[in-house]
Amino acid sequence: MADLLTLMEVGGPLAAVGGGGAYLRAEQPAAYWSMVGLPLSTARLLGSYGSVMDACGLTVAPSRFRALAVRATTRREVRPVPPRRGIIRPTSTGMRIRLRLAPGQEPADIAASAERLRHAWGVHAVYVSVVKPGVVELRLVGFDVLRKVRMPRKTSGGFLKVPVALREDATAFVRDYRAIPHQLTLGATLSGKSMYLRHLIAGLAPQPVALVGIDCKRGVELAPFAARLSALATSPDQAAELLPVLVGLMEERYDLIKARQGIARSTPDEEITSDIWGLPDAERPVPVVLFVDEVAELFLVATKREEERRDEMVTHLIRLAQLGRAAGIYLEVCGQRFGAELGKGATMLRAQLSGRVCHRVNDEASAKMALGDIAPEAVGAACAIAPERPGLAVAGDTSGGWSRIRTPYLSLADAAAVCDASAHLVPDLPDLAPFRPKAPTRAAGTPVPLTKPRPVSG
Ligand SMILES: Nc1ncnc2c1ncn2[C@@H]1O[C@H](COP(=O)(O)OP(=O)(O)OP(=O)(O)O)[C@@H](O)[C@H]1O
Repeated sequence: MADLLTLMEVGGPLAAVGGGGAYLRAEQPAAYWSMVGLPLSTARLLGSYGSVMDACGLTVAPSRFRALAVRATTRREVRPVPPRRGIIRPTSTGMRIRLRLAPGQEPADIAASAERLRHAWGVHAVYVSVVKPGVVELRLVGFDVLRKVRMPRKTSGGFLKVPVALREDATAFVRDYRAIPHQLTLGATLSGKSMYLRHLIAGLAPQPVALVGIDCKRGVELAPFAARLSALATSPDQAAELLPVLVGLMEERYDLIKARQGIARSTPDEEITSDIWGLPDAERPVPVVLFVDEVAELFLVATKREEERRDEMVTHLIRLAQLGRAAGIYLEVCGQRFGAELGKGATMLRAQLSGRVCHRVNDEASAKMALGDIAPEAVGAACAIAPERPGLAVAGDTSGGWSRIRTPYLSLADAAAVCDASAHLVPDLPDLAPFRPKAPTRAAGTPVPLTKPRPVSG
């Protein structure tokens, strides 16, 4: 409990601390929650609030003044007091209610009783988050929202922020590049990695951002988005040519920052603390998001010459991951596994990718590669993902928090159409021009030819 609190941030979800784990989440579906169930549960909550709080050990002894006042004005026995309740706010998935903690209580006390509250009120899940000191919000979710994903109408998207999936507490999971610059997405084949990438690309395409792809599966994943890509490498050889150009771009940006901030050119890049966001709008270079699909392909070697090329590529990737953020270069790396067995530099690169999303994996070792070093409790949750739910994943970050997420379904044709429609937004980056892919010529309404088998989803 003490650990829980030392890590807790005011305003942040408590789930991010407890890891959406035993403290907070309750998983078994409460099937009877329905359109009728909502008012029923609201009435149940209102009618039983005091007694449920008492039964869950969430009441405290009344203040002396209150006890005296009750004795003086009524004949009632002096009862323990529950946290003061705010108004119930219905949501499309259940309801929200704020509680002012009683003296002596802490948010973790409420979080520890989430499972008991869920059963007492007959809901699918109860989540607790801290609003401000002394105030927590209970989010009651009536059904399994990850079964059929519908994103909330209001999401906190924006520049370099893509609401990419739904969390199990019915809030949007937002990929925020400025908060978490680099991310690793792991998953077995057909687990939903490409769907995740598809959402990111479709979300970033209408924004003033350069999108660059390395897809060593001969481009089958990223080629449909060619119209919006500034550069695309579809083989390790092409990637070996593209990566130094990106590193060069990053270095140019560092020079620009140094020139603007009056920092000596000899200052090592590693010591520069400012970034492109400190530059005036007119001078700020466009951010670049690099998507690497099937990263293991970059590491595989058969000959000595390939080994040298691999080492160079990995070094470039590590440099981009270490220094790219300040230059507005972000990495989105995908793969099936990403462990030390891939070779020199793999674990060093992985350590730089602080955002982690783990889809269904074939073994515990793969889940550990994704989450073991940042949120060890989440490894079990990732191993429990069923194959009939593609797109379901566990997202963690270096704060130790994690949550279950699932992307909504987005067809390849729809995502490609978004890219086609925003092709005019491809920024002018002369360094990347030689790598610009030819946009596929599609007549309006023509479906994208690349389709993948789609398993029956739960
Ligand atoms: N969130 C989702 N909802 C419904 N279906 C999904 C979802 N995510 C993925 N799928 C379906 O599951 C199948 C596999 O998804 P996807 O291609 O994204 O997996 P993958 O991990 O990239 O596989 P591979 O590594 O073999 O390319 C696809 O047919 C896709 O339509």
